[in-house]
Amino acid sequence: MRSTDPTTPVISVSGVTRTFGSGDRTVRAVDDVTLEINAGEIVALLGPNGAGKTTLIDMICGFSTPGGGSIRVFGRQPAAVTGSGRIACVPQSGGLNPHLTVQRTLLLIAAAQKVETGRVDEVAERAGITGLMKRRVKNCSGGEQQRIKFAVSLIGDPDLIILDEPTTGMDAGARREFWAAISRDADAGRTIIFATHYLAEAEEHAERIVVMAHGAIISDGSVRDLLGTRARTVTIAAVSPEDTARACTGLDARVDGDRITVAPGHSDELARRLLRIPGARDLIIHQLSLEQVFLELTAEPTAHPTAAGVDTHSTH
Ligand SMILES: Nc1ncnc2c1ncn2[C@@H]1O[C@H](COP(=O)(O)OP(=O)(O)OP(=O)(O)O)[C@@H](O)[C@H]1O
Repeated sequence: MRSTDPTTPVISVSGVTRTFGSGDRTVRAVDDVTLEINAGEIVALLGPNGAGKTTLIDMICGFSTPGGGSIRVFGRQPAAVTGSGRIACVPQSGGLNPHLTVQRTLLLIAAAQKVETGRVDEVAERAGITGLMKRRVKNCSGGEQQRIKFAVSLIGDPDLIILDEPTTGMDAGARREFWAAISRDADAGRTIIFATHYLAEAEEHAERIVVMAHGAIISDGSVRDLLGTRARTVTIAAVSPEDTARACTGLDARVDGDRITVAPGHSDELARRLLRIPGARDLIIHQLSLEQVFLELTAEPTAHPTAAGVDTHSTH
């Protein structure tokens, strides 16, 4: 890895738009996206099918150019950085010659990037594909091909790794090994961005979650920020309706039988009040799962930024 100027964002996306087609068939795949990612961040990019994740990633990797706005990677045009080995892009599909052996694939990339051939064995081991080296790419399974792409991405010792749905097709063991390798990369200070449909992976491995829908960023923050934007439900046993109503006084809460739905930020105070009621027991505060929040958020028709806050990072 090269030393990185900590004052320059690793990625700076400003007002970027990308459309496909024309006339009635115009698709705004990416719609006025602004995003900054700093050195060492691990960012998950979430969004339903067609949200614009791959289109955005392709532009950051320099595979395509924005129709409007600007993108800088390490302060430079993406295409200028892509060939340098500083950035490794693992595309969602393609990117490998099916007729080559795995070893030949890695050796060719190493030669192209002027990296010593010894590194090939090192990255193969890190990606868990040492046993596949003599096999042709086309004879490797989908999950194995994902691992090969990951190995390819590591050859140039990149500062920034961008992975588009990296674990699709991997079995549980392969996923665990993959994330262990990524976490070692993160510990080494690399910046990592991955698009995924596996919310549990985002929750477990990303410090920051960027949610896209209809080409726009609708939420940007930590898992905690994201979950904190949604109402919670409180249940408690052995409390009369009158006591419940009294406990809710002045709070943004709605009572429905033994369930109280309470606005973000009000649940702790409600819990304190309920527990002061003599005989009250079994208080539970239910929080929506990341999956439930994601589904609610991306189902919202206007898809405007939430309190998890595009603003939290756009001011970096
Ligand atoms: N080359 C293209 N020509 C026309 N439309 C395109 C093209 N590439 C993408 N699109 C459209 O742009 C929108 C965004 O697609 P994109 O692949 O970026 O979404 P995504 O979030 O990566 O989806 P997925 O999760 O399904 O991979 C979709 O409506 C898609 O059909």
